Amino acid sequence: MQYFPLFVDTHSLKVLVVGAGDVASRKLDLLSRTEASIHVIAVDICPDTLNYVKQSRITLEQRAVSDTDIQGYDLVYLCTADKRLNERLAGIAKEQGVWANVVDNPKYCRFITPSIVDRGRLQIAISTAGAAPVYARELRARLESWLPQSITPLFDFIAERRQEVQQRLPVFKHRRVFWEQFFSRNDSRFDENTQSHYDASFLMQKQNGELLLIDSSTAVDLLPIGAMPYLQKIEVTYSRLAIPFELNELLRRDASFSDCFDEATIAQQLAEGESCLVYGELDDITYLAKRFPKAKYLQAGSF
Ligand SMILES: C[C@@]1(CC(=O)O)c2cc3[nH]c(cc4nc(cc5[nH]c(cc(n2)[C@H]1CCC(=O)O)[C@@](C)(CC(=O)O)[C@@H]5CCC(=O)O)C(CC(=O)O)=C4CCC(=O)O)c(CCC(=O)O)c3CC(=O)O
Ligand SMILES: NC(=O)C1=CN([C@@H]2O[C@H](COP(=O)(O)OP(=O)(O)OC[C@H]3O[C@@H](n4cnc5c(N)ncnc54)[C@H](O)[C@@H]3O)[C@@H](O)[C@H]2O)C=CC1
Repeated sequence: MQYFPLFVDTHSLKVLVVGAGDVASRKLDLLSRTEASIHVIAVDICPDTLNYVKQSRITLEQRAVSDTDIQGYDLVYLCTADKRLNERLAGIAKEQGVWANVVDNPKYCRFITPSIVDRGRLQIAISTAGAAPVYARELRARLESWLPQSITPLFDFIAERRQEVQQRLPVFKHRRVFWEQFFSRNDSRFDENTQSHYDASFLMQKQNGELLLIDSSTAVDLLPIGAMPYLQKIEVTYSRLAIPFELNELLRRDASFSDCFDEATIAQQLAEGESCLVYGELDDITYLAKRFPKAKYLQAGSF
């Protein structure tokens, strides 16, 4: 990977564009959407560039460029059609530690311009490492038609709620499940259902952590049939007693087992969305049923 993609914060970024022909104007189309301050130096100015001047989005000096113009910028786009001039200015930029993009020669580019799908917060940058910009453009066209425009407000909606999700779901794993839920319901649309998909994803979350209780006086073969799917979801079994063979057969093979636990361990596991089973003496299980009122206490015939 010769070219590594990264996303630069354009806040207080200083950019110089040398040249104001068609190619410079294409770079300006993208740059003008950022927060960067942009200065252009060129002899001939194409109408698109003049529009940006009229909108006060860029500053412009209509003159020939000089070697001393390069200093003080973070990025420089060299967009003249004069190969030797571009090359010379690229050399100066390099000496001064300014990152240069040379539109007619990738060898002198410190960075290259990708083809960009712009959906606000969602940015997709495509590069062929200079091999085939036309392919990058065509791939962009495909993505443009595939991704709805409403992705832009969708990601604003999400960004506004990110903190709320962090507060309501302090456990990392829960947030991941929440967002998986949200995107599987909502997909990439933003419409009148988005808010309810968001709300519903919290409810799904709450169903995740579950506690089943079975006391040792219960005959496993008398457990109601409706209990079986719950037993199959168990991820951790806690017991200080040996688990009866019949009960063990009803549990998932990949469920883990521990004989070392306390109330806090169980509470923590539930908070992390795990499904747990505690098998124990009648007194202990009765106590846990009171302590965890949402637990399902499986007993013969009742469910
Ligand atoms: C290295 C790079 C440097 C840079 O510009 O940063 C570069 C270099 C060169 N481009 C050339 C030609 C063309 N470039 C385009 C189009 C785009 N070029 C862009 C980027 C890049 N071009 C960088 C690599 C990106 C990558 O990794 O793929 C895009 C993606 C972004 C943008 O410019 O905004 C934009 C599509 C935007 C979009 O629509 O999405 C077209 C098609 C058209 O104009 O429609 C043609 C004509 C067809 C052809 O020749 O291929 C030439 C030969 C010039 C000559 O022969 O005189 C050179 C110099 C060379 O290769 O030596
Ligand atoms: N990287 C890319 O995506 C592409 C690059 N190119 C290359 O880009 C280059 C520019 O193409 P166009 O914009 O069509 O050229 P153009 O001729 O329309 O524009 C060149 C600009 O540079 C300015 N300029 C020239 N000498 C100058 C000087 N000494 N001081 C200040 N300004 C000066 C001109 O006034 C003009 O504004 C060409 O060499 C072309 O091969 C072409 C297509 C795509």
